[in-house]
Amino acid sequence: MDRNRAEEKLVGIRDSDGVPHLSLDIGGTLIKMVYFSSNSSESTDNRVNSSLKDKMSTSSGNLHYGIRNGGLHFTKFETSKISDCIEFISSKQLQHNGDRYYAAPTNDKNIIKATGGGAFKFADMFREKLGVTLDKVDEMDCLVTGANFLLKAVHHEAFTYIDGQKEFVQIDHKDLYPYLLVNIGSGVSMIKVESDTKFERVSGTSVGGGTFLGLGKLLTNCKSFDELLEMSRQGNNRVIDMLVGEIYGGNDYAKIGLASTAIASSFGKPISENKELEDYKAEDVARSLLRMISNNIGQIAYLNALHFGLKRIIFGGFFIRGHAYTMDTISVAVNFWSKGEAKAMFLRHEGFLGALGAFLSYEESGFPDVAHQLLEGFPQNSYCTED
Ligand SMILES: Nc1ncnc2c1ncn2[C@@H]1O[C@H](COP(=O)(O)OP(=O)(O)OP(=O)(O)O)[C@@H](O)[C@H]1O
Ligand SMILES: CC(C)(CO)[C@@H](O)C(=O)NCCC(=O)O
Repeated sequence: MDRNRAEEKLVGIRDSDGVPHLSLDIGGTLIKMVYFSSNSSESTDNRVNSSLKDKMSTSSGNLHYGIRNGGLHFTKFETSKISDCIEFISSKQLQHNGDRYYAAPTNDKNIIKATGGGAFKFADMFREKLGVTLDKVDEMDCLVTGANFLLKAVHHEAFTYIDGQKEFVQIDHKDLYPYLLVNIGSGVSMIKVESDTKFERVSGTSVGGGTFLGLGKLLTNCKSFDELLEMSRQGNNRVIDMLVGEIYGGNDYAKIGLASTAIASSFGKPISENKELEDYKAEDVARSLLRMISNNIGQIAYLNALHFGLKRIIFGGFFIRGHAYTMDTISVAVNFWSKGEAKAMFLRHEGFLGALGAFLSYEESGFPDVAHQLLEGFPQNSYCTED
């Protein structure tokens, strides 16, 4: 929307605590939602939503911050269950974003900022079912805006994960750029971020979170991401992967820097074992799969960082899910390939970069002070509950 037009419409603001309610990032696997709720809407919602709450992606990763006037929520749904998401928005009346702001009774009223491929794919569905227009915001713009906002404004957002230890890193604003943002969603995007406004998607790979979940479902018959992740936690990848020592008679290949315990070939062991899939434990298969994909992403990320001279690699996307083994594998891969030169960092709001970026883009449409209002809802000013 043209800025002047938006400003004209701001004449219609009715109160001062108004904030846009909702933004969406509709990805290939998950819909991420950031929304504000007021105390009054919370009390009505509690009645409406007990069954809907069950339909929200009930796995962990949803965050709710309580603030004085209500709350800031980070919620996700499976994209394949988009009708649950629409029902949820409707039950909370979140679609009336514009009502408090726009004087003119035009079609522009009910506009929701949305990013991700689903902002295109499901635009008609949102219009038909909720009477709203999805105002499409570019996915890469949103990822970068969301990451920059979190890294600059939110205390204890970024952390390293080394040898099982999580260590928060407060990055100096003046020293934030450049960095490589690696967003691991269904697929993986790698973005060189050089300033608040300058960035370029320099690489990507189709071997990402969707590959983990898709192959995992086929190989282990798991029913959900959480189940697959839990299996991987219990498994042992050495049962499936071929190790250097197994090729080198128990020895390291020290000359090229490979320990006997290093993986020589992911999923290489079944080649010589004359066994069926059923003969392997699903947990071990899940572990090898997670390790293969995390390692591969860590390596490609490092190679890009090297190519562009970037020391800092920041990982986002819902594939990570704060899972210790995933972060450990990625950290080890980056550390191993860079010989300790580059560092992998992770984000507490890993999966919500795009949705946050879309939320912040309300400011460009004339909503005042969105970043400030959003910050009010973040941890330093609030209490947090996690599903
Ligand atoms: N509850 C869950 N259900 C399904 N996948 C999950 C869940 N939690 C984490 N994941 C993992 O996160 C991935 C999706 O991450 P994310 O939401 O960041 O990407 P997306 O936006 O759906 O994909 P893309 O950006 O490629 O369109 C899945 O492919 C899966 O590996
Ligand atoms: C297509 C997107 C950007 C959709 O989010 C993502 O899934 C992705 O970056 N996939 C990897 C595509 C590639 O670079 O090979």
